[in-house]
Amino acid sequence: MSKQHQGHTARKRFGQNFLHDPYVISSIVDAINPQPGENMVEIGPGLGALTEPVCDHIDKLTVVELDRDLAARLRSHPFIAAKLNIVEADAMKFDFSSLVDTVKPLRVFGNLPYNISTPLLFHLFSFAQHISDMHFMLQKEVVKRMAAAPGNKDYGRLSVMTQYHCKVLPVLEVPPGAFKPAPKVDSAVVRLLPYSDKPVKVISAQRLNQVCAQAFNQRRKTIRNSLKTLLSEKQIVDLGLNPDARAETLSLGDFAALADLVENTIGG
Ligand SMILES: C[S@@+](CC[C@H](N)C(=O)[O-])C[C@H]1O[C@@H](n2cnc3c(N)ncnc32)[C@H](O)[C@@H]1O
Repeated sequence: MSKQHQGHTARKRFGQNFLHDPYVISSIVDAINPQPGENMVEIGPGLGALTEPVCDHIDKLTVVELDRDLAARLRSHPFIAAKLNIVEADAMKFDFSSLVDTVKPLRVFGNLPYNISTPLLFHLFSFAQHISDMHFMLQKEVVKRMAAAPGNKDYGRLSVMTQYHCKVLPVLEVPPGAFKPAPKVDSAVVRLLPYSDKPVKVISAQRLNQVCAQAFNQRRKTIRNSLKTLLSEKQIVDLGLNPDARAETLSLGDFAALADLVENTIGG
């Protein structure tokens, strides 16, 4: 399988799988629906498969690219260079709030490097209050996990934390052949709409994450066991939850109640 695309050798360590299917590309750009004047940022523009058609609609686009060769290519791009604010940086460490303009919230999109997608999503959630929407290409399995409901085998920490921050709308499925080189897995595009007024609130999102991590780390155990270092059986019963329940059966609201109880019991 060729790792060469447009004269660039794909780097596996940067999760490089370049989109080349015109139908898939235009479907994604339609889903993003860029409008003039919006404050848009693309993560991992690569060779510009999404960057170029998005720039047909807008005058200014921030792109965050870690690969210095690709950033250099974009700097000398014949058509769109003048529209780009090129940030050569690791998106996992980048402070997205630095791009916020008081009037216009951020719109974020990208065909994300799959090797870092989950930690990158968590990093982005920490800026959710500055973001109006996100469109990401991810492994189909990751999108299924983000959208999963309690009781589903895909339901886990990523489901609870994504759904705490955002409304999750799967947009389209994409086969491996749409990329060069083709990844080994199916892909999917998801639309994430961060809540300005969250339907389920917690005192501390970090505590919610900790409780989910601990409960799902031992997902076959009852919460009486998996959470015993945080809460007593009586505290779980007093919340109205069954201590014999397993993490995969609890709703976001249940996890929020557990997290707030831990926060109030042992504090920050
Ligand atoms: C799956 S490719 C997508 C490229 C292009 N957007 C496309 O659709 O063809 C992922 C892109 O993210 C870049 N990348 C990888 N890790 C990154 C990171 N930590 N921060 C920013 N960009 C990163 C890669 O160099 C690559 O350009």
